[in-house]
Amino acid sequence: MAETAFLTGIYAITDPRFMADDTQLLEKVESALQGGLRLLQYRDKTADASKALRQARLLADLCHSYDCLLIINDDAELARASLADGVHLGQGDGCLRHARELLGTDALLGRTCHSSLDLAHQARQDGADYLAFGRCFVSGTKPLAPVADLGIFKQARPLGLPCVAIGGITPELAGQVATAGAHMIAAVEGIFATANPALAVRQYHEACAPSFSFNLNEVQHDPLSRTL
Ligand SMILES: Cc1ncc(COP(=O)(O)OP(=O)(O)O)c(N)n1
Ligand SMILES: Cc1nc(C(=O)O)sc1CCOP(=O)(O)O
Ligand SMILES: [Mg+2]
Repeated sequence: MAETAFLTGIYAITDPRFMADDTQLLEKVESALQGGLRLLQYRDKTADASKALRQARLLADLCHSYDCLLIINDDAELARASLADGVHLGQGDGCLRHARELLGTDALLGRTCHSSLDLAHQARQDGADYLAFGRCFVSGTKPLAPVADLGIFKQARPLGLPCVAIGGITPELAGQVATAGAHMIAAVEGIFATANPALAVRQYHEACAPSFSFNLNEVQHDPLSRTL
């Protein structure tokens, strides 16, 4: 299913503030897909169960028609029910091992590690496929998230897992984050608060592509080799 051999690139995250209904959600996401997006997270902290299941299933169909992986935020059961490719779990969102049991060996499991190498080691031990560090900058989406220094990406290299950077990363700031060693750049506002998500995704790619190629050499664990 995946085009790339490694988990790398731009990681867009949905937000109901910028897509008020199913039509807008699909339009905005499809634009990002047309810009080359290959990793999307469905994140809606306000959705009830029926809206979340409906929208996650719509996104799974759309993403898979573009060879894009879909990750569900917070909820492994929803990931399974919607035929998504994996789940992102924060420190308070439950156990990675349970998610693995539920979703199987091919699922992609992501873990928030804030700026902690201890959390990162634990996440790897518990079976995470990627580690997320943030917030890197001021974030309108999650202003109170703990701050992470960009130095964390070099420090996390010996773990050999793909690392995601998140929090306030605009296309203008993305280059320095990729240079610092992140394998993926996650963004909400930088992509979906814009009128043209396709253009935004291209701008992120342009800013990051050279560093992404370089950073890939450091990754020892290749979660996508299971699905290639
Ligand atoms: C790629 C990525 N990284 C971090 C997060 C944050 O997860 P969490 O700490 O569980 O916070 P919420 O997103 O649930 O508010 C994420 N969702 N995605
Ligand atoms: C969901 C989330 N988690 C963060 C963390 O640091 O763990 S920052 C964040 C918000 C990301 O949105 P934006 O790109 O608009 O800042
Ligand atoms: Mg969470």
